[in-house]
Amino acid sequence: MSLRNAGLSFGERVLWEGLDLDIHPGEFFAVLGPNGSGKTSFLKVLLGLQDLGSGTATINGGPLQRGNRGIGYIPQQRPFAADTPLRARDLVGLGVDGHRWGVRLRGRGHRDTVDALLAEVGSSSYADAPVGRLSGGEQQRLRVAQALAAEPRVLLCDEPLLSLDLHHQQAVSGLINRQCHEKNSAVVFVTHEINPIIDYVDRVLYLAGGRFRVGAPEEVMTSEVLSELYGSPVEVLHHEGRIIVVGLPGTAAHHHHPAGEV
Ligand SMILES: Nc1ncnc2c1ncn2[C@@H]1O[C@H](COP(=O)(O)OP(=O)(O)OP(=O)(O)O)[C@@H](O)[C@H]1O
Repeated sequence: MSLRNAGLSFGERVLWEGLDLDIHPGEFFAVLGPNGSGKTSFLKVLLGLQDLGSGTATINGGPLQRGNRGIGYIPQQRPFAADTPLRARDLVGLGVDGHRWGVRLRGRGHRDTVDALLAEVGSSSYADAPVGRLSGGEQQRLRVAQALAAEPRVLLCDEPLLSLDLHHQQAVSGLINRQCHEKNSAVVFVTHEINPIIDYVDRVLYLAGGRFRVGAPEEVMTSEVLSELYGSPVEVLHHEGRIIVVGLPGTAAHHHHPAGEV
């Protein structure tokens, strides 16, 4: 995926401008930033759901289009309605064969694939439960399994670890990492918290206050870079492989810097 001189604004509000970026197969690309900095909007551009204000976005040299089967998406969590007429295994099954039209041949192979995916995300025990009755974290694990089912070449994840306990955060981030580094998919992973994925991330896009910075985590997650992005002193501490950011302003929405890369 490539962005060239990409910009996105809503009214007076500049989310980013002048973004040049190539995201490659097998790359784990994290998108960080405070509420409202434009992380979800960035994913929507890659999904073909949001037009850029300026510049271009392409995939394999062609335009980004909605409904591209090569792109998997784990949306920001929204609970299913209590009466959703799907069982857990049906939801995952849609990821396996949802793209095929006509008569669906759902034999043993289909069931085995779904069972394996359910096991990978720790959902076997509620495979036959109606999705609307499951907890937020249980539903989220099913969305992850559904997205992985299609073995997407590009996997876009919008805070997929939200509402998961530590054990399932590790399991799910490990699965997404495998899709990336073993199966050579490009992963774009929106998150507020880099630590659960710190061992996997190749590059970071940090958005804040209309500015951005792209680079390896050790280049971007520094006191100097974050202080410059936020326009106020921010301290980045390293402790036992974790990154602790101290002094973040409540929200970047109040900052009005000229847009662009710092
Ligand atoms: N279609 C739209 N029209 C107008 N404003 C929009 C539109 N989509 C997003 N915005 C605004 O753009 C800003 C960025 O939104 P976005 O959802 O991309 O932020 P985010 O970084 O994902 O935030 P969060 O961390 O809270 O999920 C917000 O202020 C939002 O209100």
